[in-house]
Amino acid sequence: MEFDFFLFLDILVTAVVVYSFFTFIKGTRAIQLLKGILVLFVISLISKHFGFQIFNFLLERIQTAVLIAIPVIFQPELRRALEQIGRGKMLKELSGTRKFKAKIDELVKATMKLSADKTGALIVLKRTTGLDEIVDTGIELDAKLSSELLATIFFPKSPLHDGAVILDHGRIEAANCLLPLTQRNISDYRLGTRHRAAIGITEESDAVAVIVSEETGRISLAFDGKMQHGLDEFKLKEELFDKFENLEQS
Ligand SMILES: Nc1ncnc2c1ncn2[C@@H]1O[C@H](COP(=O)(O)OP(=O)(O)OP(=O)(O)O)[C@@H](O)[C@H]1O
Repeated sequence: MEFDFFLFLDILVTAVVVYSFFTFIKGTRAIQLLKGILVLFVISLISKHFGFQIFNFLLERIQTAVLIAIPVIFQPELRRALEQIGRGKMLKELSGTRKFKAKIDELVKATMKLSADKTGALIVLKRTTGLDEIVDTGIELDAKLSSELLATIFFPKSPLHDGAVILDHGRIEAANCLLPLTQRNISDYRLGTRHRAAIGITEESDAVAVIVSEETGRISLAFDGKMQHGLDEFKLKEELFDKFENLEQS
């Protein structure tokens, strides 16, 4: 079979446009609408299959009404999208998403390594609440996030391994930081100060804390004063995406 360059280009362009479209509408109101349209479409297929004439008539009228309503309801979003296409911002958003994914991958890679080696670690990821007071308790680094650097910091013989590392949007702001311990009565008596400090900081801020237990290598994640234990690579990535995706792209 002959290689059709234009067909290849056609598929590539379509894939990029569809991907950009979904990246753009992810986390917006439009995604709910898209789900609604999909449900309507499936119902309409079923209805046509069984030949429900009156119901089909009703569905067709609803579809027409939805088509007219979309530009009215989503006028602000459509305007924003067109403006962004004009400024080439959609492409920028795409590269922003790629960078953000790379940062999460780097952190997860480091966490998995620390967990396999049973190296205790406490990593705080800043969201919107400022953590300057916490950073002041430690050693300021302001370094690019890399799994190797994180592993070096938490290496037991490293002078920086005690305390928490603070991450600020892909930069290692500081290490050796002291966090506030939770004042709550934690029912699980096995949770020591590392885990209590992680709960403490997430009670006082909207940060996320990732903990690797020195004793068991177990990975935990604290957010909003609550803790999830025993996360694997997939779950950890999923949770971090969930907590940062919209923040990073706004
Ligand atoms: N307030 C704090 N802020 C930051 N880090 C802390 C704080 N308190 C303790 N840590 C860290 O936790 C370590 C002690 O962990 P500890 O064994 O008490 O906790 P743990 O929750 O049982 O964790 P692990 O399962 O790793 O043993 C300390 O060496 C220090 O690095």
